[in-house]
Amino acid sequence: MTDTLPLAALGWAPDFLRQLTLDDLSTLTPCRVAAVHRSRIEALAATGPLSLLPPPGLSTAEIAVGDWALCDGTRLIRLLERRSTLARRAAGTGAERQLIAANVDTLFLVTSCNADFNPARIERYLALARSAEVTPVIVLTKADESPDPEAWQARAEAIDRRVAVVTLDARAPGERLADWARAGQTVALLGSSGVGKTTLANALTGEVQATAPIRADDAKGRHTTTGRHLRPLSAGGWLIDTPGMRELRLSGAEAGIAATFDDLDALAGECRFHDCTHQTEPGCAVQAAIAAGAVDPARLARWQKLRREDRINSETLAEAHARDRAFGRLTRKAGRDKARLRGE
Ligand SMILES: Nc1nc2c(ncn2[C@@H]2O[C@H](COP(=O)(O)OP(=O)(O)OP(=O)(O)O)[C@@H](O)[C@H]2O)c(=O)[nH]1
Ligand SMILES: [Zn+2]
Repeated sequence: MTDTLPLAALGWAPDFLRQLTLDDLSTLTPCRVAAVHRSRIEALAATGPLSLLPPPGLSTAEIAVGDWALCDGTRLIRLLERRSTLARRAAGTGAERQLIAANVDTLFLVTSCNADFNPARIERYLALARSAEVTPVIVLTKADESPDPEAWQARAEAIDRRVAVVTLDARAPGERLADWARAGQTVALLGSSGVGKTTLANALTGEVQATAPIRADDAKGRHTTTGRHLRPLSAGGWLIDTPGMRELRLSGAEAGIAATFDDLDALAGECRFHDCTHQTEPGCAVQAAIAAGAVDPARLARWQKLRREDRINSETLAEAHARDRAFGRLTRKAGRDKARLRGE
């Protein structure tokens, strides 16, 4: 294929190629979703930007920025299986989840060398990234404003020795994040308000993303052909910049939490009771480790809080689902009643 290079630069990987049949290859074109609108999808193909119709029978709510798909030039035909999915519970809609981004390789967990730094929050982000199957990297901004950025770096490293920590001035990241931002790589930013996500995104893309009021102006068509949410990085990769990243909550993240607290998870496996709550039970391996000074009790508390949060969010999700089904039955019945009244 002559377009192998540009596709690879878009993030195309063997995982996606493997999903194609020979027939697909001869008739359809791989493309990457750059923006999702109600009835139209912006995508990037080896040949350039495309504006596509959604596939028959698939709501655009099922399509995420970053998705790989096959298209026939005018219509998106089929989505390819994702390597990673960032989603959130859609509040109040009853819908199971709202897609935020697909096929993100690295999630920059952004916090600052100041009071925003909070181990519980970072652990939540780590669990979230892992449950989404995205590699986490902790980015500490505002190093230039801190008298001792190394101390913040050390605190972040102590949270999880397996995770890379980069301390920087978000306005001038230089090459510090380049390893994760190269051609073929896709990144996204997660962090609370004011930590420097916009600043960092602008520095990494070399473009100034207008702030909200000006973005509304963009909707009139100034940037209609370039995907608004899949932004090219100066280092060759892509940044997925979608609304909703700030409010990501844990739900269905049990595996991600277990991976982030794998030390406690392993200890819990040695407790005498398999449903041990690690409070006052006899034979509790976690409490024994705390007594021996090997485990910080605050970390146990954070682990339990996250598990509770995840459980509650996941439960509510199931409840919302049940309510939806009940509502579906009601509306179908109302439809039948109306039809009967009309004598149909
Ligand atoms: N000195 C310094 N200022 C920074 C740094 N990062 C961000 N800022 C400043 O902090 C303020 C907030 O940065 P933003 O990039 O808007 O933060 P954000 O995370 O995008 O915030 P939201 O859009 O509310 O989510 C701005 O005034 C930035 O210029 C940094 O590393 N050093
Ligand atoms: Zn226990």
